[in-house]
Amino acid sequence: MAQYSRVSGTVGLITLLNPPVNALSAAVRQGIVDMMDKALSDRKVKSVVICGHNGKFCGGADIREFSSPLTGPLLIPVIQGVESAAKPVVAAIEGVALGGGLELALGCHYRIAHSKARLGLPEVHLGLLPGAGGSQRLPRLIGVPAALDIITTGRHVTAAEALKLGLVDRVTDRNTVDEAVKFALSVADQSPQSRRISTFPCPHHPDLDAVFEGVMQRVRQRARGALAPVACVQAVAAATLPFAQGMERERELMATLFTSGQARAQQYHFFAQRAVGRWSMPSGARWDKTKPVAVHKAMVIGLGTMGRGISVALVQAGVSVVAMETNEKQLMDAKQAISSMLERGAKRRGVAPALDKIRYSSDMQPAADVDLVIEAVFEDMALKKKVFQQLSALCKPGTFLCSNTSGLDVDQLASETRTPELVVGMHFFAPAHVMKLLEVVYGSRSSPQAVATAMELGKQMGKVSVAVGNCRGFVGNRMLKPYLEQAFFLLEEGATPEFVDQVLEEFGFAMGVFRMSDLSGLDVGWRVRKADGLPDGHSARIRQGCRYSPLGDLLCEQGRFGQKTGRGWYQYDKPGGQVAKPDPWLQDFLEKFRTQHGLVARRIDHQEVLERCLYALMNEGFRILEDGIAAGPEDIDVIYVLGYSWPPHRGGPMFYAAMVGLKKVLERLEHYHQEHPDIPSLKPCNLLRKLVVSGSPPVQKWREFLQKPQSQL
Ligand SMILES: CCCCCCCCCCCCCC(=O)CC(=O)SCCNC(=O)CCNC(=O)[C@H](O)C(C)(C)COP(=O)(O)OP(=O)(O)OC[C@H]1O[C@@H](n2cnc3c(N)ncnc32)[C@H](O)[C@@H]1OP(=O)(O)O
Ligand SMILES: NC(=O)C1=CN([C@@H]2O[C@H](COP(=O)(O)OP(=O)(O)OC[C@H]3O[C@@H](n4cnc5c(N)ncnc54)[C@H](O)[C@@H]3O)[C@@H](O)[C@H]2O)C=CC1
Repeated sequence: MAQYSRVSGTVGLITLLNPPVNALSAAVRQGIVDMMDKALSDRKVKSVVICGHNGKFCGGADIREFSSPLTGPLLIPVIQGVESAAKPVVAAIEGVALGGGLELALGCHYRIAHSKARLGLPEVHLGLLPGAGGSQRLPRLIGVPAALDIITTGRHVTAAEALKLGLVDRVTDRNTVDEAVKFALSVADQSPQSRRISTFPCPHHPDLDAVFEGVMQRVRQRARGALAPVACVQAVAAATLPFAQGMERERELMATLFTSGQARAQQYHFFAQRAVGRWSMPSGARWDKTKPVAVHKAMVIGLGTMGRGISVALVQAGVSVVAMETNEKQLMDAKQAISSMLERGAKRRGVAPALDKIRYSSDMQPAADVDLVIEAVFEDMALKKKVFQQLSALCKPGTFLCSNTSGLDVDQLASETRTPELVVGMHFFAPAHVMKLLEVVYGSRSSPQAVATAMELGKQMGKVSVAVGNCRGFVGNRMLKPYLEQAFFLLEEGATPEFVDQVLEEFGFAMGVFRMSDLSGLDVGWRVRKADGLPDGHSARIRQGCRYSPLGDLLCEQGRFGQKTGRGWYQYDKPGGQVAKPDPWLQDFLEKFRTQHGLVARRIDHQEVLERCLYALMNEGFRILEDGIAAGPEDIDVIYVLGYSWPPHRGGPMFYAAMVGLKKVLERLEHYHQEHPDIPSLKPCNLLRKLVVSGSPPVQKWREFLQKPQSQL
C-alpha cells in the first residue's frame, strides 16, 4: 500500500509501504494511483514527493506476484499517471531504486538521491527486461550507450555515478525526504511539461548502428543462450522510435520473456539464493536460533591458488589476516600476488587498498591469537591432519578451525583436535576472492555456532553460503564425479573432447567439461585417486565390479596436466596458454586405447552427450537429497549456478530436472543404465522414482518427500 500526508503546507508526500523493500505489489500500485489522485485533487497541494518507507525507495516489482495472474493496476499506466501529472513530482531515493522502482522514479519529474543510494535495472537477472518503460525512458535521459550498459548488465549504480550520468538531479548526504520536500517547494510553480522523459528525443549519437552491433555481439557471447540480455538490447534499440512505438516493442519483447521458462528459472534462482541462508542441521539447529561469533582476526594457512584468494576476500571484508606459508618462494610470490589483487580490487571500488590489514608469517605461532583459521594446504589428508593437530595445540580456546578441503572428511580433521565442535569445512571456489559460492560443511560434531559463524563470515565476504553435510566431495564435487565419468566414457565410446565440450557449452556452461578440467589441472583429481590407492600405469576399465575410465590417469602419466603444462585434453601454444586446440596426439591416443580394449568407436549424438552427462549429475543430486547432505533442491541449484557455471536461465540441475520432466529423466536413466549396467551412477535413485510415482511435484514441494536426516549430534 501507500500512505499519504501533506507536509510543509503544500507538498503531498506519498510513502510506498511494503516491507522489507517496498516492492510494487498490486496493493502498492493501487496505493500510488489512489494517493496521486488525492494529491492532484487537493487544491492546497502544489507539488508531490514520492518516497519509500524505512529508508528504502523501492526494490521493484513484487517478484512473488509473477507466478500468479497479474491483478491490480498495471505498472505501466501507474507510471504514466505519475508522469502526466499536472503538478511536479519528485522522487526521494534512499536505499535502493531498482527495476520497477527506478522506472517509477523515471516517471517522476525530478529525482533526488541519498549519497548511499543504489539505482539499477536488474531485470535481466530475472530473465526479463525493464518492461515498465525503463528501456524507453532511460536511453532518452542518459543516452543509448550508458543505458545499454546499465540495462544489459543489471548492475547497481552509485548515487555519485547516477549524478554524473544525469540519472538523478541532485545527491544529498542529509535526510533525503526533507531535501526532496524543499526541492518540491522550489519547483512548485513550474510546469512539469518539459520534465516528462517520454517526450524527450533519444539523444543523438554519431554511430548508433555500430554501438548496437558491438553491444549485441558482446551480449550474445556472454548470454550463453539466455534470451533476456538480447531482448534488452532490442528493446533499447526501439527507443529511437517514437515513444508509443517503442513502448509497444518493449511490451512485445517483455511478453515473450515473461512467459518463458528462462524467466521462471531465474526468478526461482533469485529466491533460492535467499532460501539457502535459512539453513538448518540434522540436529534441528537453525539459522534463526544460532548467533554467529564476530570474526575480527583470521589466519589463512597455505598461500597457493586458494589461500591467496581467501586472504584477499577476508581483508576486503574488513577482517585482519595473518597469511602463513612454509615454502619461502611461495610466500614471496603470494605477498606480491595478494598486494596486487588488493590494489586492483580497491581501485575498482574507488577506495584505498587495506594493505595494513594483512601480515605474513612462515610459522604457525600467530594462530595463538586469532578468532578463526582457514587451512588451505595441499589436498592431502595426512598433511591436513598434522596442521589441525598443531592448531589444536596452539589456538586460544574458542578459535574456529576451518578447512578449505575440496572433499576430504571434515570429521577426520575434527578428530585431530581437542575442539571438534569448532571444526567446519569452508569450501571456497577458485578464484576465491571472485567466486560468489561458499560451501559450509558441517561434520557430525560441528556446533551450530561454528556453522553460523562460517555462514556469516561468508556473507560478510559477499558470498552466498550454503550449509551442506559431510561426505566425499560434499555437494558440488560429489555431483561432478558422475558428470566427469560420463564424459570420459563417451570418449572411450567414440566421442571427442571438442564435441562433448561443444554440446555442454551450447547448453550454457561457460566451459565444457574437458576445457574446465584442463583449466583446473588434471593432476588434482589424479593425486586424490592415487591417494585412494590407484596403482600407476594401471589401465583396467573395471574396478570393484564397476566401469572405470583410466583415460585421465593415463594422460597424467604422460605429464599432460592441462593448460599449465600446455597439454591436456587439448593442446595449447605454450604452458599456461589460453587457447585450446584439438590435439591430433589425443586422437591417436584414443584410437590406440580403444584398440587395446577391444572398443569400436560409434557415432554419438548431441542428445546422448547431454543426457548422459547431465542426467548422471542430476541423479547424484537426488541421492544427495536422499542422504540429507543438502537440505533441499534449492541448495544444490545455488551451488551449481554459482560454483560450477550452470546457466542461471536453466535454474540449476534440480530445477532443470523438473523442467525436463522427472518421468522423462527417469526413463532415460533407466534406458542408459540398461545399456551400461556396470555404471552405478546411471541407476535411477529411489527419491527420483518416489517423486515420479507421486506425480512429479514441482521442485518447491520436494522437501515434503525428503526424510528428515538422522541427528548425528
Ligand atoms: C501474459 C503475459 C503478458 C506479460 C506482459 C508483461 C507486462 C508486465 C509489465 C510489468 C512490468 C513490471 C516490470 C518490473 O517492474 C520489473 C521489476 O521490477 S522486476 C524486480 C526488479 N528488482 C530486483 O530485481 C531487485 C531484487 N532485490 C534485490 O536485489 C535485493 O533484495 C535488494 C538489493 C533490494 C535488497 O537486498 P538485501 O538487503 O540483501 O535483502 P534481500 O535480498 O535478502 O531481500 C530481503 C527480502 O526481500 C525480498 N525481496 C527483495 N526484492 C524483492 C522483490 N522485488 N519482490 C519480492 N520480494 C523481494 C527477498 O526475497 C527477501 O525476502 P526472503 O523472504 O528472504 O526471500
Ligand atoms: N585449486 C582449486 O581450484 C581449489 C582447491 N581447493 C582446495 O584448497 C586447498 C589448497 O588448494 P590450492 O590452493 O589449489 O593448492 P596449492 O598447491 O596452490 O597451494 C597449497 C599451498 O600450501 C602450502 N603448504 C603446504 N604445506 C603447508 C603447511 N604445512 N603450512 C603452510 N603451508 C603449506 C604449499 O606450499 C602451497 O603453497 C586444497 O585442499 C584443495 O583441494 C578447494 C577449492 C578449489
